[in-house]
Amino acid sequence: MEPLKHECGVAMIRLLKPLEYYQEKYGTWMYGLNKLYLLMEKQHNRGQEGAGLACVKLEANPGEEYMFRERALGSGAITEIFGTVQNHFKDLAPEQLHDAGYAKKCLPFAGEVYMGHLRYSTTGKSGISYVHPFLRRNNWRAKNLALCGNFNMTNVDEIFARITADGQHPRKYADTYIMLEQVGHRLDREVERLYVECEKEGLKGMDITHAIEDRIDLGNVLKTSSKEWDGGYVICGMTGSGESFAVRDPWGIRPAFWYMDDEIMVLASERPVIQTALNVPAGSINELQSGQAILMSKTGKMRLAQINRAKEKKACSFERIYFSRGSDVDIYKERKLLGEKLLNPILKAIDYDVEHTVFSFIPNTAEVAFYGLLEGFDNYLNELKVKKIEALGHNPNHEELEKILSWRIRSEKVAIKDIKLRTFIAEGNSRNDLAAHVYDITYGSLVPHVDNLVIIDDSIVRGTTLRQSIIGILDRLHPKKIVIVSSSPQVRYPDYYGIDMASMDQFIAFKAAIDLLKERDMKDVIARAYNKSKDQVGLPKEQMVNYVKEIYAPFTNEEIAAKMVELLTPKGTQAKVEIVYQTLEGLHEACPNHTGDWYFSGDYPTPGGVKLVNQAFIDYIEKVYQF
Ligand SMILES: O=P(O)(O)OC[C@H]1O[C@H](OP(=O)(O)OP(=O)(O)O)[C@H](O)[C@@H]1O
Repeated sequence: MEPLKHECGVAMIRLLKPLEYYQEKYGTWMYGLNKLYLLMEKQHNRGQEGAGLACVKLEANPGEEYMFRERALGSGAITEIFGTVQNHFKDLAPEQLHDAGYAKKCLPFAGEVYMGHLRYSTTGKSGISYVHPFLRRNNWRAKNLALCGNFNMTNVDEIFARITADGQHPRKYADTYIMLEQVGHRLDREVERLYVECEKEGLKGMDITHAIEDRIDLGNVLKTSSKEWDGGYVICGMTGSGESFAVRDPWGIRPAFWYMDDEIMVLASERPVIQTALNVPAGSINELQSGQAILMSKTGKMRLAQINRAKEKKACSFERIYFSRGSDVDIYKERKLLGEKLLNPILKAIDYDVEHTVFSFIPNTAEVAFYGLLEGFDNYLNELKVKKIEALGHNPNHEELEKILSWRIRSEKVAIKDIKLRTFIAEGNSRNDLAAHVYDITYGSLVPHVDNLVIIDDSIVRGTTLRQSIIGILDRLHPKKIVIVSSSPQVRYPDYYGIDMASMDQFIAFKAAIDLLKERDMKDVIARAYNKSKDQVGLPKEQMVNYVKEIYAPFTNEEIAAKMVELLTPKGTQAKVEIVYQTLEGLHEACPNHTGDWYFSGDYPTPGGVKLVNQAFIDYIEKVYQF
């Protein structure tokens, strides 16, 4: 199966008052739609290759549409879907447009329940049919389901095998479809169970429909459908009768935050997005907890339910380092601290010659870590200044003081990113080309052949950014030495929980370790790791071990980093190049509440991750390495 990649963002809205209320208070019944637009635009960082939205209108009469959806592909997808929705309203007379009653009765997308999704599809070939939300339609209103999610399941094969053994026939072999079918199947059963119950009570016709909708318990539906899911997920859904939900994985891998007052319930992947869109403080926003669901009934009653028992929390630290916007109050502090913690290894790399060193960052995400790094160096310099003053042995005169105090850390805007897009997750070949042309430099920002250049990035994954662009272009400034600093540790293992980093053999750290093993006549380490991996195929995934760790085990971080420099430095580069990395301990100290670090440590939070890395390593050996 072509695995689908979901580096995504979600947004949900439940309006708790009639549309007239918003028309009167905010001048538009499109209040919910507009807020959804804001929530999605502000999470643009999470997905630029597709977007979709869905809406449910409460209390529609039979024969009237009540579930609407719009989807589009491409970096302009958000504008496109909202443009298409607005097109429905463009020919209306002003009095119709401002008539909430008319909108509710006659206009599409004039509803109370909304959800939106942003997607990074890694290959254009997956097409519009893979853009969320997904719909499952039915003649029974309560059986209609719209689903979208920020997720990746590691055990689709097992689930597929199980549900087909039960007699189901999914239309596609893809995790999104399977989840839609699983939740949909349980929803059908829930509705059918209630139907029997209502019939027994003597209800008939539409009374049955209404009674079912009043009693439906999505908590039940989620409990039964999600119990075998192994992966990272925040799945959002809504039914044709107006119930809605969002459920988070038991390890708390993927993030979700929610806010509610008497007008609105909002859920999004990132907290500051809600803060800005609704102008509410961080303290009023709640995190959806591990294994928890927020459930909104048809009448707008909210309930939190523990769907799956919370496991050891392994919230994704890469969200903090790179994926989320840095405007969250906690993420901002964490990124700064990541930068600050790199003071000592950087000092070592520049041989303590702060005076002849220019500091900068690779835009955009690394900017915040750069501020932290500068703070660290400012503090370091202050200590030196105090020592210098004390060493004078007398009360310093004005000139002496001025000379000492004028010593500053030299920070410059050296690298410029010409294109706003995040290249990180762009598809293979186009990414190489994009990375090659996306950066530029500021000429004259350092003294040629005299100054060192320290430049921080948030992560080095494949090394494309460095090899294709950064190192070569920085060398044109003729720095004495280029010190690349990574605010995160070495990325050594694939993700599998919703962030598509790359396949194993694309990781520059992995390539470096393999090269070192070959060079040092240690190929037996590779053979042993392969044999052990191969031997455990077929074992229950809970018993599997990540033997890829053995590939890295013989080497220090520094040895691997030095090999990476060799692999990434273009021929003809004149400056000496060094890469300095964050340690795992440094990461944990900076992001203490987000301990999920499998891409750095190889410690996968779920058995499914271990099974997948095992297979990825076997595939690498058999298809790429070939003994
Ligand atoms: O080693 P690589 O495989 O090249 O990947 C790592 C690079 O990708 C990201 O940049 P991106 O352009 O995605 O985003 P940004 O502008 O948000 O930093 C990240 O900040 C690194 O620069």
